[in-house]
Amino acid sequence: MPKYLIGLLCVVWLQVTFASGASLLEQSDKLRLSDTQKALTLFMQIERQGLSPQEKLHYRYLEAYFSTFEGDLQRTLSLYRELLDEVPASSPLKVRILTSMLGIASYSEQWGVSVELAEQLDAMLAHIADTKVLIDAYKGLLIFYNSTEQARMALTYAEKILASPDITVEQRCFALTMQNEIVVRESNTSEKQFSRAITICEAAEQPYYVASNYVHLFSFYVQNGNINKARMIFEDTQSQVEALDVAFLQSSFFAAESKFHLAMNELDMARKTSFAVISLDKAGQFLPPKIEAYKVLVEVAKQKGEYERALTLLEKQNSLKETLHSERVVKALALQQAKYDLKAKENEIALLDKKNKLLGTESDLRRQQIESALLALVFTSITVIGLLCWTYRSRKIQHRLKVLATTDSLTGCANRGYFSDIATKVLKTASRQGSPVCMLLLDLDYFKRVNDNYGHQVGDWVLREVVNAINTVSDKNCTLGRMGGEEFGMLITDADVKEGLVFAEQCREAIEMIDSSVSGHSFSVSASFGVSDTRQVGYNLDNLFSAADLALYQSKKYGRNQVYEYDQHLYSGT
Ligand SMILES: Nc1nc2c(ncn2[C@@H]2O[C@H](COP(=O)(O)OP(=O)(O)OP(=O)(O)O)[C@@H](O)[C@H]2O)c(=O)[nH]1
Repeated sequence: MPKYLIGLLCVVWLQVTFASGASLLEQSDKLRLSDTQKALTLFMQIERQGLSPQEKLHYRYLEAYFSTFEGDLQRTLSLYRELLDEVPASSPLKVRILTSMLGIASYSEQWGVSVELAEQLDAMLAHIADTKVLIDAYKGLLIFYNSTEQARMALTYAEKILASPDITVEQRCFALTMQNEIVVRESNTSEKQFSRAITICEAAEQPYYVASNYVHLFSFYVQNGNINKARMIFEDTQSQVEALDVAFLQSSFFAAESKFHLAMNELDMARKTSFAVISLDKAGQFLPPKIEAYKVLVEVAKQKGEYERALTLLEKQNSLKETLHSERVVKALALQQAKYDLKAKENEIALLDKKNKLLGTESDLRRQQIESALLALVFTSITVIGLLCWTYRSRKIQHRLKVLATTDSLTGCANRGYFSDIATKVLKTASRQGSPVCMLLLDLDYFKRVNDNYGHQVGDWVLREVVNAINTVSDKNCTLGRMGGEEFGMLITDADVKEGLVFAEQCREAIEMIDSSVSGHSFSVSASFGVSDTRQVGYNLDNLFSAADLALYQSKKYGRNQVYEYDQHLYSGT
């Protein structure tokens, strides 16, 4: 293959590849109004996978736009609606989607939807910075107000477009054409306006709008009886309309043409074109031109002397006028209802917002209350726990202090002071009740030898073992106390000296049974006992103590390791 051919193929391939991306989107978008078929062909060549996320949204916008020509406007609207939810609020595409949706909703007479969309678009106007996007929004609102026959509002938006800076020739053409369409209806214009629109739309290469303005101008001339001027542009207008093959435009043109022929007394042509208007309106979409056509037919019949026919046609014309009138009333009512519904919806939303805010405030308040209650609970709990700890600790200290104050630390039995306190109380109670109390005193025998021979620690061990031995034989009526050194005292309630002697003997035997080998030494342990009771000396503690001490002295004196009772006769003389 020759080299130049390969190069040429590469260039073509590169162009196709390059054109299949974002640029195809742009070209298709630009051409969609002036050459829809070409725009669609370009759109079909786009590879969707290769597009960026932003371009994909643009692609979907064009996809929805081209779906308009398939005829299922509900589907087109739902495609736009899906896209609308995904496009960011700041994107210019949002306005374009709303504008397109508004056009479709207005065209298909969905007044509820179109009123809502128009409100949405209107609310966005103040926030649109991009002039091109702003003009798009104006266009959408202009179409809406024109299709709902709100001429004043529609004209306002047409003027806004025309007053915008950087307006393109296409946009100027559109705004002027719409303006002309409205003012022709309102019979309030001059031919200059149409000529200007035609010149601009020709420059903008917008054949539909050129033709549309030709039809408006032609109608204007006929309406104002300027037949010569109408004749001058007749052929041009006719060829423009024929080239486009748009039923709406044809209907408007034929209606004006029939009047034109009537004005020139060409009655058959007038009738023929009137029939053309009637046959174009199969679905009753073009009522105003159809009424005009019947008007011409009535006139033709009258001029031909066919009065009966003229009457029938007049009736038909009147019935069509009534239909148009009631259609307009229905439309106005539907619009009114749609506006009312929208306001009601907005009010409902505002009410819900207020309710939600109120609920939010209430729940905030409740949360704060719960938080405060929890805080108070935590604070109280900490205080209570602190108090409990403090009480427990102070009780423990008190108990420890009491133990220290009342107990002998070596043996664990009552110390002398505590023993005296208990003994005083016991004696007081017993004295009141007249019951006997017995006192025992015991002193270890030759205890010094234990200390001297085996050490002080062994001596301590012996003292603890003596207390253990006594505890094994004593009961709850007996209170044991260490009087000092190796001397112990015992107070027994509800017992006299006889019972005391028996108990002292049991204690003596228990002490004698102490096994010293546990200390690692071998020695014997014994104690001498002295016993007295309240029947002998009364309920005075000192007397009871002294009496027991005297008896103890007897035990020591007469051999140790034995029990002696107080003998009052023995001491009464001394
Ligand atoms: N290990 C020890 N010895 C103590 C304690 N209190 C006093 N002693 C000793 O007890 C001994 C008492 O000796 P003494 O008063 O001579 O009496 P004894 O040796 O038992 O002789 P008799 O009472 O006459 O049989 C002294 O050596 C004191 O040091 C103590 O808490 N521990």
